[in-house]
Amino acid sequence: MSDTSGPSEVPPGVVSLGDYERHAQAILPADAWAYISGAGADGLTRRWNREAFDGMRLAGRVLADMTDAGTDTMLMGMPMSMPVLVAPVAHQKLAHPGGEVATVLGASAARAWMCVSTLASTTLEEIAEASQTTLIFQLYMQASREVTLSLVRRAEAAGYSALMVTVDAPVNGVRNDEQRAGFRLPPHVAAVNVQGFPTPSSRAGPGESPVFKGLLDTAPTWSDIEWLRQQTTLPVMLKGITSPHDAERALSCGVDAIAVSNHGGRTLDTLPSSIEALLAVADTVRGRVPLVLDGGVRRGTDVLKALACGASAVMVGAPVMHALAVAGPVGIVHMLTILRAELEAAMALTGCVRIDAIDEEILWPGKDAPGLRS
Ligand SMILES: Cc1cc2nc3c(=O)[nH]c(=O)nc-3n(C[C@H](O)[C@H](O)[C@H](O)COP(=O)(O)O)c2cc1C
Ligand SMILES: CCCCCCC(=O)C(=O)O
Repeated sequence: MSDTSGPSEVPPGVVSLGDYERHAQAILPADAWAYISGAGADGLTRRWNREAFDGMRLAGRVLADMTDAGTDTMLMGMPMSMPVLVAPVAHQKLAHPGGEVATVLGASAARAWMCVSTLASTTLEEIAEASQTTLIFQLYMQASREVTLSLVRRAEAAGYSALMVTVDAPVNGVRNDEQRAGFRLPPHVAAVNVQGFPTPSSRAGPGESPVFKGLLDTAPTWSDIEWLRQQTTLPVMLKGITSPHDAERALSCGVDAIAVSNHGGRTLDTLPSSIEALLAVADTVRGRVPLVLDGGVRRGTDVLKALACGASAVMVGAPVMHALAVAGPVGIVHMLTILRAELEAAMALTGCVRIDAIDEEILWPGKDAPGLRS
């Protein structure tokens, strides 16, 4: 059951993802806001994510025959009603007492897939029970393979359709916003799926690096990805790839999809924008596996631009927390419905009848658009 005690109505005037963000900032405690909105260090990558989308122009096309138009598509062999997924987002009870169950109810009503974080504040089984949509389990690999495998087996048993292994955060980003706000998880929010699991700790002596002496001791490496691929028949997607070299390596491990992601600018600041990284990775991957993009997607036109640059689908992260904070499950379904409606309008106005008809021809003047560093 979803906790129904939090906000559950869309306030008047909320008609875009930006509106949700502004309302969420006004109602959330300052320290929770610092965690949810906090970028790495100076927030440059997060800003570039938006600037890159904003700098790309679309080539409008008129009078196209839109008979049988639709946003339905496929990802990893599975049908989806639109190419927009709920990204894995930790600690959702920070935003709303219903947490991940509220999100999955909203995602199900909007017919959108949802990725469930290893660091969810609800058990992965409870989320699956409330779900009527396709679920992907986001895996942070744990200190031992045995413990990692226990999470994989739970996800399989609960009916998750794929694994998404996040590989870009073996250590936390430099989260200055969180540090300034003194953010700590409140007692009612816990990462219940990994409670009691061993975590890496520093064994650094005076003047030694805690990162290199302890915190990275059990961090996953490519051999762990090769190992994981052998352990499950579920499709495996790697999340957090921005380098074409890493994309090639991921392919050699047999992954089924790649999420091109800079973690919304929350890990290594000054990584390239998500769309720049996508262009580089797509050039290397050349369609051998589907690419999913996240980082800065806030409009249907952003979805269209990402698809034109080689993505098969996109994910939204922070907007999930914004919508959840403002209106719980109703906010989630509304936020996803806004994106769907905006995507439909953008497809209609660029003459794209189906998702697979979206290509770089809809970009003006081609994909070397202003806003993308060459
Ligand atoms: C509050 C918050 C928590 C997040 N937690 C996770 C997580 O547990 N696992 C993960 O792989 N990514 C996590 N992310 C990153 C998102 O999955 C996604 O990569 C990012 O938010 C996309 O950028 P956007 O927020 O601009 O849409 C988190 C993002 C936010 C905002
Ligand atoms: C050591 C990495 C912790 C990441 C915590 C959750 C997450 O991905 C995020 O906040 O972003």
